[in-house]
Amino acid sequence: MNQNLQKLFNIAQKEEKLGIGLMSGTSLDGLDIALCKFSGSGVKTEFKLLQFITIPYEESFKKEVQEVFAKKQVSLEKVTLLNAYIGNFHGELVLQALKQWNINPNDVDFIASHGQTIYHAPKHQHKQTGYGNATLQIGDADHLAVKTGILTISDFRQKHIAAGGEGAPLALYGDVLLGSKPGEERILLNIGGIANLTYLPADSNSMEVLCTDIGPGNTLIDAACRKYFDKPFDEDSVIANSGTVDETLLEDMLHHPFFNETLPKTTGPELFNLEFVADAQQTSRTFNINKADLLATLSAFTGRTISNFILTHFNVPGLKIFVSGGGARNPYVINYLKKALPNATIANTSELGIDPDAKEAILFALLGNEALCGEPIAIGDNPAVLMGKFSFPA
Ligand SMILES: Nc1ncnc2c1ncn2[C@@H]1O[C@H](COP(=O)(O)OP(=O)(O)OP(=O)(O)O)[C@@H](O)[C@H]1O
Ligand SMILES: CC(=O)N[C@H]1[C@@H]2OC[C@@H](O2)[C@@H](O)[C@@H]1O[C@H](C)C(=O)O
Repeated sequence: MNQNLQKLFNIAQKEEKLGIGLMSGTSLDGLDIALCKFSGSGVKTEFKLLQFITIPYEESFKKEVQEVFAKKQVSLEKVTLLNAYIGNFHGELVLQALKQWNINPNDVDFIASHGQTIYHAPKHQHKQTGYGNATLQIGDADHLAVKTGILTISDFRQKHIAAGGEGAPLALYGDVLLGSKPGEERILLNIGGIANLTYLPADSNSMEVLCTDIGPGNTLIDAACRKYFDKPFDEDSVIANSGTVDETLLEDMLHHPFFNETLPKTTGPELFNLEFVADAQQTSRTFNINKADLLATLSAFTGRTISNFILTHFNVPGLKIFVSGGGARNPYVINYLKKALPNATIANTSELGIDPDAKEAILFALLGNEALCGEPIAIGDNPAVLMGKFSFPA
């Protein structure tokens, strides 16, 4: 037998596996690296987060990626170069983290790498006749595998699309396995660049589970901060709290047809970007509002779209909301949610034993474990598939 397949077979059969999950999100803040220990799979998964780190990206790297990020037209040469570069670079960052944790790469069974999304194109967004849902993550996994010497699983979103989904949110599969509790109405809310949630009903009826993107999380706040304040984000909401919400602009943004799309649905900065804001300012004639008011309005927009969504779909007694992602540290948004959803309890996912910053990287480690030894899981109408492609070091 091909030695790679033999090795894969051996890893898949191990009772305990050491896996690394990698996530580089739409905020482009850095690479999240989660080292996890797994045994079992599916509903019998037992997992422990052993180490977690976010290695921040240098500004120069962010600028390179931004050149090809969420734009309709970019240099194809740049995309090609970055695909190889990011694979290799993420491999270097993994080695750096392992060294810091005193872990020998030979002891790690697999890496599960999300890659860097550079374009997300669900049908409802691109609307091109003859084309379906599509998404593109770069950071070639063969480069990661060769650099680290570790079996690497990647490109998780394609199978989801091939089986009828939009390629996201994949959080569904992790949230159901790690976050459900019979008898409790739960929402796991992730506020990253884009906000998404998974509703986990008290009766564990999988037909009622819903996982969908909601709209912008931090993406508009970050973009406005970069453009008008030369800062990567509005730390502790200092700017938003110094401004006043412009209700006219807010109402205009809330009328975007995305908010009426059928569920589940996904989106990205391809739609929610500063052009979207400029268009809304044009139609609502609010072009001249000051920049702190703009930040307050964009922060309220995130709060309002999330709270409206929850009130419309899950106005159930005893609802517990567990927040993760960088937005969990945005006081403006969190306070907005607390005021708008007085009947729900809002905590962060650390109360479930899940580090809010590590949650998405853990998700990919978990999907990697499933790819190795799981069975497709049927949750409602969502694609029941095992996701990920295998890359061998040699
Ligand atoms: N102290 C803070 N105050 C306000 N905002 C914060 C704070 N800390 C983090 N954030 C927000 O969190 C963002 C990073 O979030 P996160 O790491 O979840 O993004 P991501 O992984 O790229 O997202 P996605 O889930 O869309 O892929 C920052 O860009 C910022 O907007
Ligand atoms: C295409 C893509 O990269 N989508 C991300 C993004 O970040 C948040 C939201 O938009 C979510 O749909 C998704 O990531 C998470 C990990 C998911 O698939 O669940």
